[in-house]
Amino acid sequence: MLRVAVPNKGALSESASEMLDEAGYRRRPEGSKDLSLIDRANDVEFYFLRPKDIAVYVGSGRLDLGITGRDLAADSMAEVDELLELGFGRSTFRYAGPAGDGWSSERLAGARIATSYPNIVRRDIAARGIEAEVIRLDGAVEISIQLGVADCIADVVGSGRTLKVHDLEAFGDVLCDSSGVLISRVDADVTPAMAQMRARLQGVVFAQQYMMLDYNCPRELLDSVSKITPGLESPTVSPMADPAWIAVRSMVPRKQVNSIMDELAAAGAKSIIATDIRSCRMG
Ligand SMILES: Nc1ncnc2c1ncn2[C@@H]1O[C@H](COP(=O)(O)OP(=O)(O)OP(=O)(O)O)[C@@H](O)[C@H]1O
Ligand SMILES: O=P(O)(O)OC[C@H]1O[C@H](OP(=O)(O)OP(=O)(O)O)[C@H](O)[C@@H]1O
Ligand SMILES: [Mg+2]
Repeated sequence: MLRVAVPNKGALSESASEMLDEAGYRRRPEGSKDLSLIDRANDVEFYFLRPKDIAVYVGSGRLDLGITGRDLAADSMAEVDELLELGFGRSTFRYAGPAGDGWSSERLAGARIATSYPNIVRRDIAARGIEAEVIRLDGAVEISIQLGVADCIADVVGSGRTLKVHDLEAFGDVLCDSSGVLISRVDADVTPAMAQMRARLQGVVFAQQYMMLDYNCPRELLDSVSKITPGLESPTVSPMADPAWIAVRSMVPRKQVNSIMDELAAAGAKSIIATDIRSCRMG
């Protein structure tokens, strides 16, 4: 049976469970505190673990796959490989100091740096060839400067709202560009069961990035509308009862769907309909 770790709380847990549900796996009932769940139909056992611990279990080989954050996996120092980027839980991991204090990476030498990700910070400091004191905190790191235990922080930045609220500003290079990821033990043989879960999740990730567009247009516009919606290989073109018209179907990147619809309408397309894709297998 495939053994898979899923975040049991925190920023990744809801999205990870939703994505697995969308990929056809059994979901833990709402409010359940069970730490494991067997999905007999798919021959998978899920373990609901703290997101920080997931790379440790997977890296030790006790569990086959896990969903965690790239930054958490990096900080755990566990021996894991990323099989797939899942697209949720996007964040950057950055240094930040009091706004207007003129912080820069050069000032890190000798500073007290508060963080929940001490290994990422230690590695960065070592790479810079400087020494600094790393203060390990469990969370709410943004308040630590105000409370006098640190000079600056290194923390997860999502929208940037938490930094702003605490009158902090990010400085220096991004230490980690993070996202939810599917991980396995480093150099693990990808078994057919692991490959199937990766393919199903890949299908959902891909489906979330694209939409399906359907529209009608006069046949003589085919060349020009095909340039606007080239699709992955080529748009699907179907005849209509009126021989002067065709129906066109094509996948388009979700982020561009509105501008593409504007362009199609301006080119003379009619009845343009955008629909969600739930899952797919590409290639
Ligand atoms: N505001 C956010 N926006 C985007 N991603 C985030 C955000 N906060 C955390 N993450 C990501 O979620 C992952 C784990 O953070 P999370 O907050 O779930 O764990 P935690 O801090 O250990 O748990 P908790 O906050 O419940 O103690 C990391 O990969 C992190 O980059
Ligand atoms: O840039 P933002 O969108 O404001 O998000 C960033 C904040 O979100 C996370 O905190 P979380 O809520 O997990 O609390 P924690 O610090 O106690 O982990 C993270 O640690 C930052 O503090
Ligand atoms: Mg957190």
